[in-house]
Amino acid sequence: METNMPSKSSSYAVLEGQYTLHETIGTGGFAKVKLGTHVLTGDKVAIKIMDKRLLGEDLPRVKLEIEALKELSHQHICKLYQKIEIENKIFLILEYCPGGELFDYIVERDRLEEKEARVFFRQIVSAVAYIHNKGYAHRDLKPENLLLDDEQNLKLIDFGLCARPKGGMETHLETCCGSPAYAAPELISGQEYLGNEADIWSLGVLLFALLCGYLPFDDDNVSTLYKKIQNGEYECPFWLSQKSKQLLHRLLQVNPKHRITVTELLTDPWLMEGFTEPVLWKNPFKTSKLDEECLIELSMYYGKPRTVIVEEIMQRNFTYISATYSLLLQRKAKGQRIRLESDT
Ligand SMILES: COc1cc(O)cc(Nc2ccc(C(=O)Nc3ccccc3)c(OCCC[NH3+])c2)c1
Repeated sequence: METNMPSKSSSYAVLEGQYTLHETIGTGGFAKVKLGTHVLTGDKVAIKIMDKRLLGEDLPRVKLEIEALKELSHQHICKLYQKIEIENKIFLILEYCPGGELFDYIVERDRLEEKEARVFFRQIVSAVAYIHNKGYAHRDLKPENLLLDDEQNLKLIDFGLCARPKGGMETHLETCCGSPAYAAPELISGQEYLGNEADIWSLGVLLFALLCGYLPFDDDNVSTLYKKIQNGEYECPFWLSQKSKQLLHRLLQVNPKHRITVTELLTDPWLMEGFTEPVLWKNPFKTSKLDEECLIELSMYYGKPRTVIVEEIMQRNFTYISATYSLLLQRKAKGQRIRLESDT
């Protein structure tokens, strides 16, 4: 029977020569995530594949996420290397996070000791402070959306629900979103709410999950769950320290105006215990200067003048050349060689 639907492989033809596709490592909604290998460097990447026909009215959200990811460059946010869009498909080439989900990491250990929970929580606060400073809110902060890389560092993923309201952070976001157990009271009661205040509540639920291994507000019946969240009542187990209980109390304030702000959070006593520095949220590696060695390597490989390579990277079109530059830069930071597989 004659069909005009291209076979799977042909719609992946666009990746030919750039990435080798491997097994699927995640599926959800209208997207699937496959492992990939970046051909020129041999480095692993994650490739999120979306079918535009299935996305329907969610397509604008995907565009929003891509615009957000183009602006976000931070050591604890999963990096977008390249975007490939063809007639019916969008491919996002993303940073490889082989350590799996923070969710599974906690479950495997029942719960985390304060010391370990603090290291992770400082990384999460660093990422959230960074995106808030950029005028974004994530709106779906939960352990499933925090992956570990190959050095046990956390990477925030899935900005599919993130919002950057037109009028900055002041405008209220009506759309109810995220996962109920992590959702702020004002969000589930349908009131107008501020994205960054709702993120702070979710950080409270996250911190509780790290330290306790279960959720502060939980119930099989959703409306009972909502009542518990709106009452803001939760039990602290005996093993929690006074300082951690104090921080949870400041994060899980039902009234968003009484909730701790992300700026206060950076120097919270529990977060500072054992540390001399407040949580740093700026990207320390962010330089306007491009790395000469990587630029020369690309210029030699493509036989294009250095200025043309610089132009392509600075245009922020997230092409194969800029993806290769990012991967070379990461290899250099890890002390790996930055030779490109020339076909000679
Ligand atoms: C900004 O980062 C994003 C945005 C987004 O919309 C989706 C994702 N999803 C990702 C990214 C990377 C991985 C990954 O590297 N996983 C992995 C690699 C090796 C072994 C095991 C897992 C990813 O995994 C999805 C399955 C995780 N349970 C999703 C990032």
